[in-house]
Amino acid sequence: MGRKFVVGGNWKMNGDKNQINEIVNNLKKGPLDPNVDVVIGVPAIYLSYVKSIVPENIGVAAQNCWKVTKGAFTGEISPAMIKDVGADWVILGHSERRTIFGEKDELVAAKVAHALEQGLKVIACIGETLEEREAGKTEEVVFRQTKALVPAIGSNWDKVVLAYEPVWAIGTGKTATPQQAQDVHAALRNWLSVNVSGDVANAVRIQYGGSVTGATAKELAARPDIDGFLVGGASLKPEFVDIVNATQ
Ligand SMILES: O=C(CO)COP(=O)(O)O
Repeated sequence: MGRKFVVGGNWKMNGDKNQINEIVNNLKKGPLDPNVDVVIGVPAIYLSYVKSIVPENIGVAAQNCWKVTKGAFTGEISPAMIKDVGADWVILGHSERRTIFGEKDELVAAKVAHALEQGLKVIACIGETLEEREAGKTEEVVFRQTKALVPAIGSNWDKVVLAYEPVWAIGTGKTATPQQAQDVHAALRNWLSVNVSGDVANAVRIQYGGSVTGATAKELAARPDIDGFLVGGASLKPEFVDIVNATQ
């Protein structure tokens, strides 16, 4: 069976109630391809609000969480809380968390393990910087980041979507070419077949993220190992519908 296409919208720290109403109304109008899983990653403070207005067929994700259930961690939210307000997903290891907030592979892995244990589904992000790409280290970096996740994911690969987001393509308008993205996705799948299992390698969905737009989505989506997108800027705009529908 083929992998179901999965498109995430990562709103990052954007949106207020007015804009959220507009975005959700646009998603309701769609029409969205029913053969695609759609997940929107919203600021934590709006998780409940979004859950209250969004149709059931659209998944809702937090953009981060902490690695334990509760306690003295001022400013943090737990997977238990995310579930409690009705959201089912969390985005973890985003490059902005890694670079701006200093999250290392080990912390990302601990968060992934706890989120899965608590019953959330996880979009786990990996990707190299421009410096790393230019030094020929793309595969080394994404394999290292993925390796750290393997013990954290254990037997829960069916609850995980990998998002390959080259840092140089995020928010820069510089989308990876379909071939650049396909090459990394295929290399990741091969790494998974050797280091996890053939079944996991075949089944896991790998999203591409980094300046995806309505104009670039179709060509990327046509590549065999690109199973969806994680979209930043364009997920706030009407063209997000075109990105969801890129395989039509
Ligand atoms: O970081 C991203 C999604 O998580 C990509 O952001 P942009 O689509 O704005 O480049």
